[in-house]
Amino acid sequence: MDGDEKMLELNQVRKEYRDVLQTITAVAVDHLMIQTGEQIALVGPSGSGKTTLLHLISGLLTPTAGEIKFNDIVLSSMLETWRDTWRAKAVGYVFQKLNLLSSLTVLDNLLVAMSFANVIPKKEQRQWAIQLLDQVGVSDKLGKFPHQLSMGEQQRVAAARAVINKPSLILADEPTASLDQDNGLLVLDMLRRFAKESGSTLVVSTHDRQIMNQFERICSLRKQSEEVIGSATSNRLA
Ligand SMILES: Nc1ncnc2c1ncn2[C@@H]1O[C@H](COP(=O)(O)OP(=O)(O)OP(=O)(O)O)[C@@H](O)[C@H]1O
Repeated sequence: MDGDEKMLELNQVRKEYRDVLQTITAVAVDHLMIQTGEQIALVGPSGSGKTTLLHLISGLLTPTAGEIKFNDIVLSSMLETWRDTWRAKAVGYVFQKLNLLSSLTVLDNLLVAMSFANVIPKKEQRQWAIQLLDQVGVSDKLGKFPHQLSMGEQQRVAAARAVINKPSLILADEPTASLDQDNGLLVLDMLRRFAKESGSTLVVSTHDRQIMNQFERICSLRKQSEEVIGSATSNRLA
């Protein structure tokens, strides 16, 4: 892997939410470049746009203005179906709300994620899923449904699912929020180790100072911080 290779580039990116009374600028990023294999903590107070920014980077949302390039391809120029396929293969996402499929068991949540992406050979899928679930300490829950798990266990399953297709970009939105300190560090360690071993890029949003201190690069959505990449503002129109 070439460590100096540019993976993500954001230029003049804004995301606005409009309703009749107001326009909320959820994200305003002048410029942000992330290299292949970098590990970054994305920090900022509640409402500063961390989730929105992760959604933009994953192509789940498109910017109101500006462009986001992944390996020099502008995400918003992709057809939506291509973007979905690209996301399934290239991006692993630990969502803030986890988004585990409630009607599927833990094991099936991971198997379904693999069947969408079609990256891991079929005969290896079950063993690979169990191996990852073991790494985050939930391999005894294979046949359980998400509602039968604690929030922390669900969060660990979501982390395993995020890396199951060996993505080149891992996004994690507060992946340790429901975990006690030991389990939080276990999940973070799994994500970081996986990213390092596979040369993947990792972007983790967090409020937790202990978590952010583990990253060499911290991108802050607060204006007063060292690396300002944006800020949330609310413009009342009426
Ligand atoms: N679908 C939406 N419609 C309107 N406003 C939205 C929507 N989603 C987010 N916002 C607003 O955009 C801003 C950024 O929200 P976002 O969830 O990205 O922040 P955050 O930093 O992730 O917050 P938290 O740390 O609380 O999760 C907030 O002001 C929020 O109210």
